[in-house]
Amino acid sequence: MSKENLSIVKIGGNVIEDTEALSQFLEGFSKLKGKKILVHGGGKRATHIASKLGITSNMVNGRRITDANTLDVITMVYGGLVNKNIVAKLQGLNTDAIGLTGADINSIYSEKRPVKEIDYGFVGDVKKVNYKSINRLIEADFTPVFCAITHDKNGQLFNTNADTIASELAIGLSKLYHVELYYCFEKNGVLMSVDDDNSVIDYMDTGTYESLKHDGVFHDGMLPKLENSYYALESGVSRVFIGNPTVISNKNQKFTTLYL
Ligand SMILES: Nc1ncnc2c1ncn2[C@@H]1O[C@H](COP(=O)(O)OP(=O)(O)O)[C@@H](O)[C@H]1O
Ligand SMILES: CC(=O)N[C@@H](CCC(=O)OP(=O)(O)O)C(=O)O
Repeated sequence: MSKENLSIVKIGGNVIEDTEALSQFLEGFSKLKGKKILVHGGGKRATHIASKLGITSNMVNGRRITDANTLDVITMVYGGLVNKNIVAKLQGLNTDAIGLTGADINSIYSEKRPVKEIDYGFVGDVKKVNYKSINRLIEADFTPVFCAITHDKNGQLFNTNADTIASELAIGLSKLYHVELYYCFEKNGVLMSVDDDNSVIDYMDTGTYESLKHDGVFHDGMLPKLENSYYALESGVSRVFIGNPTVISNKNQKFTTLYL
């Protein structure tokens, strides 16, 4: 029997900061047919609020060094401010959203990132996605909205990159569904030249990815996004798309499709 479709959509921090773009995105998301999950970041907002509180943000390889004070900030910002505003907006669009951290219904279990050259503090690497429990919400016609927080089932919350949350959810749920994973951010897709929004790479297989990576075409946050994407494709996710927030509702435009 063929599997039902499930769309998992991740929205990044730059879009969350742009009220107009966020509203447009949420409208498109609420109209998206079929079963779906939203994952949101919010790194920019966390950095802004941390700085107001006199807490300096320190990112290494695209990941936030998360000490105890920073963990408090990200819990308030991701799990509270950003998540609940998105859920409320979706409710206003008649989408029955339920906001979750990875601790809720024990949905995403993680372990502290091992200390090698760098100690990331309270940053968790995902070890298990409880896809059966998440599916109970989906089956009940709720739309889960995940923030970038996981837990160790021992009372400890962890900060986990939102792109990783999206790919791990996609991998877990691909056991039950035909999963399409969308990474939505402020650009039109993966670009040949990061300053030229018209230079979208339409299709990218693993070979092209490796050679462009070698040529230095990808920087900063794009590197973990692509690593997560190919890992998801290798682990059973059907398709990965990277594009601007309208990619979920309008396929007559530029965006990037990744494949193995
Ligand atoms: N080749 C590339 N194409 C598109 N964006 C790129 C590329 N290389 C680097 N980037 C950068 O990656 C960023 C996206 O990563 P990130 O900031 O983590 O996204 P998100 O908003 O989803 O969290 C873009 O804002 C862009 O500046
Ligand atoms: C460990 C780690 O780096 N976590 C990220 C989680 C938020 C995130 O990924 O937000 P964007 O998608 O908006 O970048 C952070 O705190 O910045």
